Parts: sequence; structure tokens; C-alpha cells
Amino acid sequence: MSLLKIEGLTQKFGGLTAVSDFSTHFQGNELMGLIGPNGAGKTTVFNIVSGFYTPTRGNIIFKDKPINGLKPHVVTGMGIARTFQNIRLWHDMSLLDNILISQHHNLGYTLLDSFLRNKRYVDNEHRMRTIAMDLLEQLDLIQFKDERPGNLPYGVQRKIEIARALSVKPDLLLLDEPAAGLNSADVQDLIKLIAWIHKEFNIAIWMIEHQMAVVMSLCSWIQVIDFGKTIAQGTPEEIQSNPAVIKAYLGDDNI
Ligand SMILES: Nc1ncnc2c1ncn2[C@@H]1O[C@H](COP(=O)(O)OP(=O)(O)OP(=O)(O)O)[C@@H](O)[C@H]1O
Repeated sequence: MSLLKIEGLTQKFGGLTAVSDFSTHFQGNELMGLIGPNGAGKTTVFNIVSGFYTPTRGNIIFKDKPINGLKPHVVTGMGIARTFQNIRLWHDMSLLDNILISQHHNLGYTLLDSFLRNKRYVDNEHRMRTIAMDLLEQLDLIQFKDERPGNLPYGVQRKIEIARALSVKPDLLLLDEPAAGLNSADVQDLIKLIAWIHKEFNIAIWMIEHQMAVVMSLCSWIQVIDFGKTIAQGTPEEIQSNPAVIKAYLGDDNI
């Protein structure tokens, strides 16, 4: 069984083909990169895989099951979690509540249970709180648990978003430009954090990132798309010297 297999994925928006015949494959817990110039179609691929868009064509098989067109909360429940290019946190809730609310797809109790505050409700609330508190400890965020995310530095907010995605215990974590907006010290911390998560949680990670230092130091395999089409894939060393990649990023004059 492979973890994720995508074949012939195509996404059209009216006359624009944002993603064209895209394929990829995660055998197990690889850490892979998806890169390409602005507007290449990277986030569209993530939006399809995480259930935000239904593709025009193509197959997505996750743990041997087709997931095309399933709703985002169903995809999350199956084991795919994501972060967003622009951080999406609930700013009027505490950090702890931000983590707890992300587990609502996996409540394990009904509205009636919560009204009666019976054993099933109490046990499940306790289980979710334990998962959230453990994660905050592991990611060194516990001291901020009662803070509102908006009051915390941007680098910490990025980390909270990653913690929230991890709280659903994914097999595949999609990170959409995790280094966007971070200063260079925070970027170094992020590289260490992602490497640690990959090892500690033993999960697959698929990352979109413009900062080459991040992609090249973390990913074992990188796929490059331009105008929705794959133009190269390979190891970081292969990608850095690939003429099609250099041309896509820098133009013909630099070849
Ligand atoms: N919902 C949508 N409706 C119409 N066009 C869209 C939609 N989403 C994306 N697009 C278009 O599809 C193309 C690919 O966009 P996408 O956001 O996937 O690129 P990207 O590679 O993630 O870019 P960036 O690196 O700048 O974030 C762009 O031309 C974009 O304008």
C-alpha cells in the first residue's frame, strides 16, 4: 500500500488550467517539496488534496481509498491535515481552544451526551484535552496556552498552526509556505521544527515553499511545477542544477 497516489490531476477555472495532468506518489513517510514560480498551481494542488476543490479530472488515492471530491473535514478525518499560506487561527480564542476546536471532527460524543455531561462526554473531552496539552508541551508552546494567538509573535503563530494540524494525528501533513513572513532566525527554528516533527511523529510531510534554503535542507524529493505542469522532479542536488527549473525561476538569460 502506498500512502498517497495522485494521477492525472487537472483543475480548470473557466478558461484557465491551473493544474494540468499532475501526478505524484508518497510511498511512506517521505518529506517532499512542491515548488514553482508564483501562480504555478501549487496551492491549487493542496486545495484539491485537502478537499477544498473538486478536481476537473484525475484520481487521488489515499491509503488505498479514492478521496476526490470528499469534504475537507472527511479528508482530515482520514489522516490529511494542512496549514495555510496565510495563517488561519481563531484570534478570539485561547491557543488551547484553537487546538481543541480542530479536533471537532473526531468528537466521539453526541449533542445529547454533551447536554447530559455523561461519562462519554467527560471521557472524550479529557482525551482531547490531553492530546492538546501533550502537543503544546512537545512543541514548547505550553507557556502560551491561555494567550490569544494575535498577541503572540508571528513565528509562534506559525508554530501554533502546525500544532493544530498535528492535533488531528495526521499521516500526511501539508505545509503551505510555512516560512512565509518569518525572519531569518525564525526560519532556522522552523527548519529544525519540521525535521523534528518528521522524525518524532513519523509522518509524511509535503511542503510548498519559496525559500530554497528550507526546501533544499529538508526535502528528500522535490517536484517543480510551472503553469500547472511538472517540469522537473528529483533530489535537491538534481533540482538545483536542472536547466528547466533555472529557466522557470530566472528566465532564459540565466541559462
Ligand atoms: N478559486 C480560483 N478561481 C480562479 N482562479 C484561481 C483560483 N485559485 C487559483 N486560481 C488561479 O490558478 C493559478 C494557480 O494558483 P495557485 O494559487 O495554485 O498558485 P501557486 O503556485 O500556489 O502560487 P503562489 O506561489 O503565488 O502562492 C493562478 O493563476 C490563480 O490565479
